[in-house]
Amino acid sequence: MTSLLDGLNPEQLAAVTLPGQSALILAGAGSGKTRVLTTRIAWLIQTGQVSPLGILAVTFTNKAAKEMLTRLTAMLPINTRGMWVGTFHGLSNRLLRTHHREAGLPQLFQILDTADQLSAVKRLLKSLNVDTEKFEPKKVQYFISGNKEAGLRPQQIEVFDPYTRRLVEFYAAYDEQCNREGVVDFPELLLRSYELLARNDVLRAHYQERFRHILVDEFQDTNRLQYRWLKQFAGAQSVLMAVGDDDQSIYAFRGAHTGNMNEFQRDYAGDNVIKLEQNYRSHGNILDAANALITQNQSRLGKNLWTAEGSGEPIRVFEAYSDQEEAGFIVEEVKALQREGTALVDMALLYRSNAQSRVLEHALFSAGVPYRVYGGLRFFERQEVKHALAYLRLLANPDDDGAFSRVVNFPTRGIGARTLEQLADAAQAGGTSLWQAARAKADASKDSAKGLPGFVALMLAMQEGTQGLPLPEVIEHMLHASGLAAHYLAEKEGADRLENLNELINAATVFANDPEAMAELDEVGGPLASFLAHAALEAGDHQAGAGTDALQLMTVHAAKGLEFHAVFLGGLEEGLFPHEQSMNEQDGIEEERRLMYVAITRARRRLYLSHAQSRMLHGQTRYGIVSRFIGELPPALLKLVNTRRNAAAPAGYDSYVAPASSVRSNTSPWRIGMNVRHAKFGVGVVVNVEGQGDDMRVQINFGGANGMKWLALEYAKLEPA
Ligand SMILES: Nc1ncnc2c1ncn2[C@@H]1O[C@H](COP(=O)(O)OP(=O)(O)OP(=O)(O)O)[C@@H](O)[C@H]1O
Ligand SMILES: [Mg+2]
Repeated sequence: MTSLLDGLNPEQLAAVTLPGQSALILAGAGSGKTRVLTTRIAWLIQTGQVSPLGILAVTFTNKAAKEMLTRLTAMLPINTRGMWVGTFHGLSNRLLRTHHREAGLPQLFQILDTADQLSAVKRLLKSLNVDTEKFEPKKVQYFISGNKEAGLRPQQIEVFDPYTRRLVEFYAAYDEQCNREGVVDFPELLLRSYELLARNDVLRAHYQERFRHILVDEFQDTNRLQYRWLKQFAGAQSVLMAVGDDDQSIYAFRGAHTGNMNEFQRDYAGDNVIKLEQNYRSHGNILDAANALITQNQSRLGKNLWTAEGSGEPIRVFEAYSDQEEAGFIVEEVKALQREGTALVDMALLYRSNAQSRVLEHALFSAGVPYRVYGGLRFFERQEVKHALAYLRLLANPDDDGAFSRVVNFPTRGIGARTLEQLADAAQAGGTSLWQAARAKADASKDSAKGLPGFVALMLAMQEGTQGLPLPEVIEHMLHASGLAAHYLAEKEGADRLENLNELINAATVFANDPEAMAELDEVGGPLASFLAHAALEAGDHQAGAGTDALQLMTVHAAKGLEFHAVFLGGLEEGLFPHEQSMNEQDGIEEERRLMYVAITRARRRLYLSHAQSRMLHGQTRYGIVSRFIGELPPALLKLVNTRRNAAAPAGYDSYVAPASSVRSNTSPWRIGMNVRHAKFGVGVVVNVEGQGDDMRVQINFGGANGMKWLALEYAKLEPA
């Protein structure tokens, strides 16, 4: 039997087997930090130093947490059921469910994602008759979340001016509203669980006794509240291991605080600082480029990486006329690599901003290359899915006013704005939820089939009809009873949305069959509640077609911790990367440079950097100059690969990409894969063409809220975009 410790280098081995002491592992990208962390957990368990339940391991994304559990079970035949391995938010959720009473929450509290939170703020401001020109809902939301992330409640905020005083009042009223409705937003998950432990000596002692080993990955990106949260779990006997790389700190803009590393050293690690310097991920040229880049930063703890691998291939640089030519180049290279035997999942397209993915997606779609976007419009954020989730939330907790407002008149049941205003007034006067106010009204009403009484009757029947059903059947029942299914069936463009609703049933089926997810159920309070929590916390990895070989598309932020055989990094232009919002300050530029360092170090064997002279972004053509970051790389490591450019051809998509065979030949100027602009819906991609002549219809994916639409060409005014 091979040992867990086989193949570790001496420093890694020391870190994995460090006896009973806290330590900080400070090391560059690809040096095996995550591997050390996971191996240490397995080793501690295997050698009987701790039971699986005595481990608390925190990582940054759901993807990373899942990966950690998978690697653990591959190393050790253990049951990970009940193990505390997860994200800060996921573990907070678990803590609050288990101790909901002590935390002052209903057991079935619902989680508001960022969009839900914004609607809750809007609803609040409306009920307070606030002028939203003066107090923009987004800014109020930002104020509330920012303070929560700093660990501050309204009464703890220092107020120097009347404007801030108002904001603090809104924050307090918002908290009241959330408590009344039994809902919790993202930052509240953390703050509430931190406060729970800080205040409750018995609970804190219980967890401190339980968690003998606490391990944190990507420690450089924790904020102050997260660090304080961690400290609540650490008792006198707990051993902590934090793993991080100051050069990869990329969340300062969201309050991440690299000072935590110094504090951790002071609080726990002392002189136990382990450095790992051998990189096992990348070939030499890629690593040299990363090292050369990051040394341009002033503020860093300083370290270098080396590799035993050869230098490998040069870094390929492509200069494009336009973003479309850039996309065409990338698609051709992806296809060539695929022909040579590299799987698509082992290639990634990275970009600085989400908005850049549209052109890439368009080119990939046209060329028939399957791809997956991580962290784009999340499945659970789609309009129809949110409607369905709101019905489910109401089933779980009828006092959830946010969910109530979303679906009381969707599909339309002839409930007017005036009725809803009266209802809100009644609820406010009586200090009750909207649902309770609606029930009172319905009881007093004679005609119970229509309007508000009809909705109340519908929900009561739904509560009864779903009792005792397995989760997927609850959803199916709800989709029909609520009228959502019929609504989208009747809509001309509803097919896509219906498909997503069916996908929701699939997601629930997968969830209900996932032993790990279900393992939390005992603590969490039933399948529906935990599925809803999952929906709110899921980082968007859920997309139809998961499991097939597909190219990976994501922002550089989302690529943290991952690695790929080949990486394409596009849009290397000043203003885009480094991002224009960061260009005026030294700190901003240094954070962008760390982000660039993260991007480069994702590549194992092959790295492509590209930039375009012109680019369509947010509806405008921008003319960009090449990013300073390319200039900061040693020229000897780079190779310009513009050999296939046809200088005579006009710049643009058609000049570069070979016509895709999937394009149907018809007389229409609109072809599948084409970019078009519609006066109302904006820019989209043609995905289907039907009919002839005047009857011709095209289906267009406008993305975002507009989604898929069928448009009749006779009426729709379309132009090429
Ligand atoms: N001792 C080793 N022998 C062989 N391969 C190793 C060794 N240590 C790590 N690796 C491999 O090197 C790669 C990088 O490791 P890992 O992802 O743990 O690095 P990391 O320091 O966490 O990187 P990042 O900073 O990007 O998160 C992985 O493929 C890992 O399996
Ligand atoms: Mg890592």
